[in-house]
Amino acid sequence: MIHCDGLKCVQCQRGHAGLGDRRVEDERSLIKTPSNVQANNQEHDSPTSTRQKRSVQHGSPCFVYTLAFFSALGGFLFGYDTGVVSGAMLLLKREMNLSSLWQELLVSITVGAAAVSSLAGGYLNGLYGRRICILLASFIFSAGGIILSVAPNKEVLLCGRLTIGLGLGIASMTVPVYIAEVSPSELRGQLVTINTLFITGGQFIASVVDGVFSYLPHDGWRYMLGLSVVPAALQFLGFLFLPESPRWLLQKGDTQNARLVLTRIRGGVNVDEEYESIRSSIEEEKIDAGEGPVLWRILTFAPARRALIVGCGLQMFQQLSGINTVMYYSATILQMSGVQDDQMAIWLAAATAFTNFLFTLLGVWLVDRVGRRKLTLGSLLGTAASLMVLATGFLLSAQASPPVTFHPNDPSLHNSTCITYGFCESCMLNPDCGFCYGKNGTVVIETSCMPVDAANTEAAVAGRCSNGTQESLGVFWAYNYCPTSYSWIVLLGLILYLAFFAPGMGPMPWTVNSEIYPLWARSTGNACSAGVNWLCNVLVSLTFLHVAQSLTYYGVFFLYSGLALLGFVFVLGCVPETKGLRLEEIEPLFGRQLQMWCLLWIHEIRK
Ligand SMILES: O[C@H]1[C@H](O)[C@@H](O)[C@H](O)[C@@H](O)[C@H]1O
Repeated sequence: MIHCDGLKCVQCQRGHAGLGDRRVEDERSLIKTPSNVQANNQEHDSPTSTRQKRSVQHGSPCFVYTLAFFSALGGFLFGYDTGVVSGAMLLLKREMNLSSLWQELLVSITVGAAAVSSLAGGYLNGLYGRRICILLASFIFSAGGIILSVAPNKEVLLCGRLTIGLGLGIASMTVPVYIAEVSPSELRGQLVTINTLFITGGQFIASVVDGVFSYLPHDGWRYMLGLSVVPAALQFLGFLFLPESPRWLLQKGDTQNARLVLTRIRGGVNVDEEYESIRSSIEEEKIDAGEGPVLWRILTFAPARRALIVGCGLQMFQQLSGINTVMYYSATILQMSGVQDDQMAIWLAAATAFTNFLFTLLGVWLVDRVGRRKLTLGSLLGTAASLMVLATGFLLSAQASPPVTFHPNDPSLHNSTCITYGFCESCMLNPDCGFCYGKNGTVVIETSCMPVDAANTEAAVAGRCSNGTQESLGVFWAYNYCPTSYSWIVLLGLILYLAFFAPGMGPMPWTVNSEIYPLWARSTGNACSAGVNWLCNVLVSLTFLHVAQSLTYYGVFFLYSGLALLGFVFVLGCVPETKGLRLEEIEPLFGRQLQMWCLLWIHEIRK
């Protein structure tokens, strides 16, 4: 039986010690190789026995899981608020008569605000601590949710989306840091990765909520956007009772509280060794850290600078390998593969989000078993290969793209560029046009490229498709895709992509970033790398359609594939393994030139 008395969880402790031992046995990590790290570890004990002892001492306090759960609600809100907007927009654009500029504004202002506030979050974290920042973020989320759900017009909506973005930036950089700082080293990877599991969980729940409330055409969006208040309020309430990170407390000189909190979150076991190790590394850091603003000190202190390059690089490659365009365009991709009903496409997009969630769960299971480095490398290779499958599907579809055979004689269309296109491929790449066609069995006939109705992309402005698809009349309207028989390859690429991306490249940039900086640089380092993530997110989503117009869909996905391969080379050369190490033991890994991890890896396989 599991017995928890608020401080201790007896059964968990015993069970976990055994597991920890087994995992340590399995460990063959690169971190043992560099002499400086070895020397560092040898001062106390051999790395393996230190880790063995540590896992026995730490046990697995239930309290740490509670902390991780309440913190990861921040991840849930991250996923929910970025995911819910696409479904809400379908209703909002009709309800508030939104132009495409307003639609783009409402989507991207949140991500833009998150980029700015994640940078500010670094400063606030250092000054007021992780707990206050999480409380602040959940308060902002709640306020944003309320503003959105009662918004009488688009201007207020914009304010609400901006407010949500401010909360997102702070939460996205604080939560992984907080979880990493309270977790015992052998569980850290898993617990921080749970935050990304909550992100993808939030995206999935958002798509389900979108599906459910899409049946309420007038007020559905209010529920979609407003429901985020529930997890935000829950997190706020929870954090009123949860403690500050002991590492931050120690850094601020609050030694008494730091020891108390550490004892509490370690389930009451003796924390002397861990406490001493944090304390002495803070003392050492004071010597390393130098003078001036933190960012300047990071840039001028080689190990911290290298960690920053690794952290920002990982976040950049996460976004450059196209996750958010794949997620955003999943409905289109699914429509290409033959799903023509809009409602059905919404539900299948929910299935895509669920796949992303499911494979992130695999990442949670793998991270402390195979380690961050191998997981990320394998994920990047698989991601690059599946992007090629996706691109090949689009390429074959483009080559088999049906020609335009029917030119309507409507004088009002004579100024439209849509009627100048000769093939479906070029027609669908122009966001102002759609493809109207008939069917004879499975053969596409009587095809035309028509201007789309600006208020409702499900229909053409004029002609046979002005009422959208009407299967009974044998008339079909394709917006953003072409009818093709190669779409199963695209679908296969999509599934493979999620299966490879979600366990590794999805969570690892957040996990690794939460561990690699010395304490004095942790808030600022995470703020910068989260800022890079959000900036690249805006960049990729805003440029996707334009790049697709000049490079075509397959060109774009080949490009992302190339970028994922570049990411592979970067991780190979620059990212060390941090599995099983205490946060204080990670800094020395950056004491050498970055490309050494590649050399060590080659050395390992030669052996
Ligand atoms: O780690 C997350 C996750 O992979 C999400 O699915 C994605 O939308 C985010 O941009 C990313 O940061």
